[in-house]
Amino acid sequence: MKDILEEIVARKRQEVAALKQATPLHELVARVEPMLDEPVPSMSQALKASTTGIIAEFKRKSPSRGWIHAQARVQDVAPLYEQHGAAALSILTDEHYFGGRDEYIALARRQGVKLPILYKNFVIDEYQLVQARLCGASAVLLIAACLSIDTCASLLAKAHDLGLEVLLEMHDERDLDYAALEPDMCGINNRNLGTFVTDVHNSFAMAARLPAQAVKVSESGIGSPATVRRLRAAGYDGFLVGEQLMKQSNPGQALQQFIDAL
Ligand SMILES: O=P(O)(O)OC[C@@H](O)[C@@H](O)c1c[nH]c2ccccc12
Repeated sequence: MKDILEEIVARKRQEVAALKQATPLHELVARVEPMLDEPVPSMSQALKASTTGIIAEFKRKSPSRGWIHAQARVQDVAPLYEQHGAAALSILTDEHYFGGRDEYIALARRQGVKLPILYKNFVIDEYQLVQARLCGASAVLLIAACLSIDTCASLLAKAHDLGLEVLLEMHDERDLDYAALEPDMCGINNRNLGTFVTDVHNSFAMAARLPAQAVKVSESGIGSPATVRRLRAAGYDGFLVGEQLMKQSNPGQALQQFIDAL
């Protein structure tokens, strides 16, 4: 079986090339420049300050699950996530595999959402960083498994130039070198993006291998408040929860129940 991450990244390269053809980078940069003085809410600080640490995700579908919640509207869900105690939001913007769009972040902002928002995509090119800033994101995900360490370092610096923070996603010990880049937040993905095998124990195994001072985020497969409590005890500051909320008919209300039980 072809590794799904490889397939996603190959397609992403084509998508970005087509976008650049339609609107060259310098045009996008000209659009973002007037915005660069506007303050961006800090996701790392929000996680440190939050009592819940929950990063509530808006994800309508995924390659591992297919459609999770096709009808969900970000205009409805994002304000409820904020109201019900999320520390930050994560919004999928990849369309083909995850049913997302950049516009979903813009729509959340238009509904008045003030929380930090993570631009959740497979970022391989600075073009996407500018897109992230333009739609109202506060932070971007960079995935160690799809970037060389040099490319990752360069994207991290460019994200900072745009006022964006970086959540650097690692999965296993082969990725740990990337933590030396000192991202704003270190994520441990419990899901192997090549095989989709998801196991929260991965976060427990990796916790002690991350730099002590790093803001630590556990990602994927978090299904219960009890798991969050155990992850917090293991040193995590943030907990990225998608499917568990999105598979409910009312994800915002599901978050409230989840947080009440923390
Ligand atoms: O739906 P879950 O199992 O709660 O997982 C959320 C989030 O961690 C997951 O969506 C994710 C983690 N890293 C990614 C990279 C790309 C796309 C999606 C992801």
